[in-house]
Amino acid sequence: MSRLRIFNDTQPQAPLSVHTDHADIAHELAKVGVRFEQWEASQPIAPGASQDEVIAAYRADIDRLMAEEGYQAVDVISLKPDHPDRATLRQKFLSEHTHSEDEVRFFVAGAGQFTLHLEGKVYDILCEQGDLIGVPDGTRHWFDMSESPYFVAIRLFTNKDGWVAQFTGEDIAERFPRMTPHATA
Ligand SMILES: CSCCC(=O)/C(O)=C/O
Ligand SMILES: [Fe+2]
Ligand code: NI
Repeated sequence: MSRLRIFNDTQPQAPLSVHTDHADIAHELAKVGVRFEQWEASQPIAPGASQDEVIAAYRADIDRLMAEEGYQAVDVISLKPDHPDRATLRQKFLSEHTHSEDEVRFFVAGAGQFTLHLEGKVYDILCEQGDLIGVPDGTRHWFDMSESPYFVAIRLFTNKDGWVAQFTGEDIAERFPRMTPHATA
């Protein structure tokens, strides 16, 4: 089940509100310019599937997004709990950073947790299969896949070079809840 928790950015102990209805989540996130939509994860894909398999299965959706929104590059992160580099991969996204382009991710399987830091609040979003999230460029955020990652996400980039991040050097991510391993992992 997808979930949004909103915190004051100085009070990680207790959320101000918790939302599990997709329309509520989309509504709360739209207020701060974040896109959150449900797409049909039409092709059954298991975490651990190769990038080529995932892109082939979702070619039509990817082509449509690329044509409509001008994305220049696409890749796939596909991880299951026995991945030998899971700890390093988890660490890569775990500190607060920004991108100079929108962060657009479509979860075709499993789950992952995005946490956004904006306007004095922290928005912790558990994304699940079928969720598409679009985080505006320049938004401070981090991402957790838990110690036992289980997800497949398609990433779309306007930058031809793919994933480039600017780390803020802030330690806020250490104070907010990490993702707990997902029930389906
Ligand atoms: C779910 S995609 C992997 C994370 C990523 O690309 C990113 O930039 C996280 O902030
Ligand atoms: Fe990011
Ligand atoms: Ni769930």
